[in-house]
Amino acid sequence: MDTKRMFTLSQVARHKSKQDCWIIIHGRVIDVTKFLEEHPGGEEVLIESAGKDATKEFDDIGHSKAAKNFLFNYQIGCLQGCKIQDDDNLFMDSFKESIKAKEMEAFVIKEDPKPKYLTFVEYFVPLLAAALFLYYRYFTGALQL
Ligand code: HEM
Repeated sequence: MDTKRMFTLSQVARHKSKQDCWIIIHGRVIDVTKFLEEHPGGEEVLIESAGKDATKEFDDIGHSKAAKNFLFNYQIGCLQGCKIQDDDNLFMDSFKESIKAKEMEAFVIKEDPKPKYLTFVEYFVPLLAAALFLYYRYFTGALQL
């Protein structure tokens, strides 16, 4: 499939029937004719947008990432004069952002909510109390004998 082919709006507008249905999404010209019956959202919505730019409608639905990547299978070209984001993935920006966020997370020094001395007191005090108790019992027991 030649995704570098350029189409004008009026060229795309000619393909607006169920037998020949093109739509534009994010500057990409998509031939959805073979996808009409498969579309989980129904063929009507695609036919309604046939020959037109359906970017807003597509985005408004909140399509999954899988759906977004699926779109590339049907791309036949680009809209003339449109700047296409990245080469192969129009959702690369959000992907890059999530990677960046993860990288930043690694640099954030997470503060321990508990001060170190509290951890020490937590374990040391009960141990000391137990040792003192045993010591006391040992001596009082020894004195009673
Ligand atoms: C080639 C373009 C398109 C592809 C590949 C595509 C793909 C999909 C997929 C895979 C789903 C299932 C849900 C998900 O994974 O997000 C879906 C649902 C849906 N799509 Fe599309 N879609 C396209 C274009 C459109 C357009 C242009 C519209 C609206 C005009 C639309 C409206 C819907 C609706 C209403 C649903 C149902 C959402 C739901 O049930 O929650 N789709 N689409």
